[in-house]
Amino acid sequence: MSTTVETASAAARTAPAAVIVAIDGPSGTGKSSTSKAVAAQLGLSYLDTGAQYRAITWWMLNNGIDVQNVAEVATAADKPVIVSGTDPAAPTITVDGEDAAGPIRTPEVTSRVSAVSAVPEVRARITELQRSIAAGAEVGIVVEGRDIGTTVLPDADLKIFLTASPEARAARRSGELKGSDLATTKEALIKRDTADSSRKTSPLAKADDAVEVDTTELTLQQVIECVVTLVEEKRAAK
Ligand SMILES: Nc1ncnc2c1ncn2[C@@H]1O[C@H](COP(=O)(O)OP(=O)(O)O)[C@@H](O)[C@H]1O
Ligand SMILES: Nc1ccn([C@@H]2O[C@H](COP(=O)(O)OP(=O)(O)O)[C@@H](O)[C@H]2O)c(=O)n1
Repeated sequence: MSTTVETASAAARTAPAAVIVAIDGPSGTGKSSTSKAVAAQLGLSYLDTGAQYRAITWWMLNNGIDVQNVAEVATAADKPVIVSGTDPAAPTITVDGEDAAGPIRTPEVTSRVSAVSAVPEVRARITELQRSIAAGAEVGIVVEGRDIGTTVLPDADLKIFLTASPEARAARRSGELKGSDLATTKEALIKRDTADSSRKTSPLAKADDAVEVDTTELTLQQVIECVVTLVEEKRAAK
């Protein structure tokens, strides 16, 4: 018995403490690409919180919920079972056991997700899920979203807030959506950012202690290197 206790405390002395990294910012700033690469490089878990809000929105649309009706959305908020896989090399998301990775990226879900994510009951439920996933990450986790540094994980070891000009963000998004018009993409992106930044409950915002990185003139590789360096500094100081 005493051997087990001694072994456990020796392990606690040598094992590095889990590192928690929060990466927030508007659409197209590079959160997902950066977070996945940083997590993979440093052996951390990865959580895409936008995918969870998209998943709950997809479930509402599939189940006849009027997503403009706040009361209806609030009542249904705890019904779908959402499970996120946190391997940065192959992140997954299921809703009631069904793979939702493809359907949550449709234009319909993209245009409805801000309305659903603004409902406090939805945020409370998804925030609780995010905190329990982060608490279970043994080595550490990179969590990306809009309110991670301000609300979900205010005690994160490192907070990054990514920005980029609307033009750069629209060009990046347009590159992903085949056949999409740049002006329309930019308009839709600004509309979603405005809705996300102006909602009452945990809006998109930079935490006071976040490091802001403007990615407009940076390559993705430069952003990844910058964040990896910042995480390594935090780890060394722990
Ligand atoms: N610094 C960058 N320079 C050029 N393209 C980038 C950069 N960062 C990300 N991208 C590209 O822009 C698109 C959107 O990036 P993504 O990581 O999905 O952004 P977000 O998660 O913030 O919406 C992707 O195609 C990605 O490869
Ligand atoms: N922490 C988060 C993450 C996303 N969201 C919502 O989910 C939507 C989709 O997030 P996303 O990260 O998939 O968006 P993009 O990758 O398309 O920029 C956002 O527009 C927000 O409405 C949120 O409210 N809080």
